[in-house]
Amino acid sequence: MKRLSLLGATGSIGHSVAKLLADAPGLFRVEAVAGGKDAKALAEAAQALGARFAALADPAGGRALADALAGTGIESGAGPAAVLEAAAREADVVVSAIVGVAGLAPTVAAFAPGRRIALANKECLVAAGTFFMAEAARLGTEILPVDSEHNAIFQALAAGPRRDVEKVTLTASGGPFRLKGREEIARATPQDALKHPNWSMGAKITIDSATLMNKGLELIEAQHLFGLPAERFEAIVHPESVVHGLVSFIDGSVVAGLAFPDMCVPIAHCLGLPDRIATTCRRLDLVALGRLTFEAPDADRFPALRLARAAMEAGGAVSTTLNAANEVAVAAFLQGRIGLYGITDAVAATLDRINGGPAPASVAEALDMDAAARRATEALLPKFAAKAS
Ligand SMILES: NC(=O)C1=CN([C@@H]2O[C@H](COP(=O)(O)OP(=O)(O)OC[C@H]3O[C@@H](n4cnc5c(N)ncnc54)[C@H](OP(=O)(O)O)[C@@H]3O)[C@@H](O)[C@H]2O)C=CC1
Ligand SMILES: CC(=O)[C@@H](O)[C@H](O)COP(=O)(O)O
Ligand SMILES: [Mn+2]
Repeated sequence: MKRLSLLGATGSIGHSVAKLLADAPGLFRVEAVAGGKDAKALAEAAQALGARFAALADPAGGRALADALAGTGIESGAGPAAVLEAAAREADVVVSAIVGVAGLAPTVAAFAPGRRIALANKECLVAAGTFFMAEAARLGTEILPVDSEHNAIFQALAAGPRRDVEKVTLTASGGPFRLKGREEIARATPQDALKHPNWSMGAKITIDSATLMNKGLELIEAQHLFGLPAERFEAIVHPESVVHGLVSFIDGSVVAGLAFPDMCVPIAHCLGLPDRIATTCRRLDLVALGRLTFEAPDADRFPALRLARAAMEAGGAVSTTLNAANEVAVAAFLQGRIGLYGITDAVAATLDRINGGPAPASVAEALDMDAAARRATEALLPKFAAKAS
């Protein structure tokens, strides 16, 4: 039985992992779980999964967590050091599903020789991808992509040598505003933007999908994961979210990864490799679906894609700044402080203000740069407040 730790156990990916583990009894024993603030939900997850250790990032929730786990035999801890401890405990596989750059230090703390990281958290690659991938390689840690597009591409890449890859294509659903005009998008409320057409996910990534920043972050994520030049990656809109990623080879062959849009599928692939786990994940029925459609993304209505592409091409620390600014701006949008276009406006203004410089060479450097960018974005937000609807 393999030992598994789950960082971000109370979130959307955390729930999908729990569902999969229930589907595949006897394959994994859960060592540690970690969460952010919700002590009650974390205690429930720890008990449901039979974890040995539960760690909450928020020190204020430590007592509530310990009380909820009293008598269960599950150890608990609170504060950032407890989350790092959960990440570093003996395990064969660690699922990285904390949202945002908050996942960077715990994920790197989980690196160990022979260990597998099933990586859902994309922000750690956007903020510090060069260091992250080099450090994983140095320590002999395997990084497997959980993100649906990257998982499909990872599987498609096995069809030919990396040097013969002409193009890697990520698909985007287009989000809830795919068919809306600029004025309507500008007036969108958090409630409107949280209605993803195909996926049920946490709030941050759902807003990123609405601005298409998610696809921009994913282009950068893909470049770090697959190590190909920036110009070989493209994003296209595919409203059905059935074809997740495609790899085009120099002989004209295109290998695509398809699945019903449910994170159960890529999670099962990452946890099962080199075998396949038999799951009850919903199956794809192409005849029932009837047709698959594709279109070019509209960079005028969705400027985030252009910003992220420019950050990817610039390299260095630009994407560290982009990620931090986006996290601050998404939170401000969810609080009603700025409008949807305020997110990309605030990111662009932050990128104008902060020089790129070299890519962070450690977690500490990445978090310092992240903090500086956050301060800059916060200071700029009032400029965009008037645009909130
Ligand atoms: N949801 C999806 O389908 C997909 C998600 N991803 C990526 O996976 C990651 C997780 O997404 P998702 O599950 O949707 O997000 P959620 O918001 O649903 O869950 C986030 C999780 O992170 C925890 N958390 C937040 N801050 C901290 C912290 N400082 N320390 C420890 N834990 C923390 C939360 O705990 P608490 O509940 O206490 O706040 C929660 O368990 C993101 O990076 C996202 O981009 C990628 C592809 C698909
Ligand atoms: C499930 C997953 O991988 C998400 O990243 C998803 O792709 C988001 O949908 P969008 O394609 O709308 O960004
Ligand atoms: Mn994705």
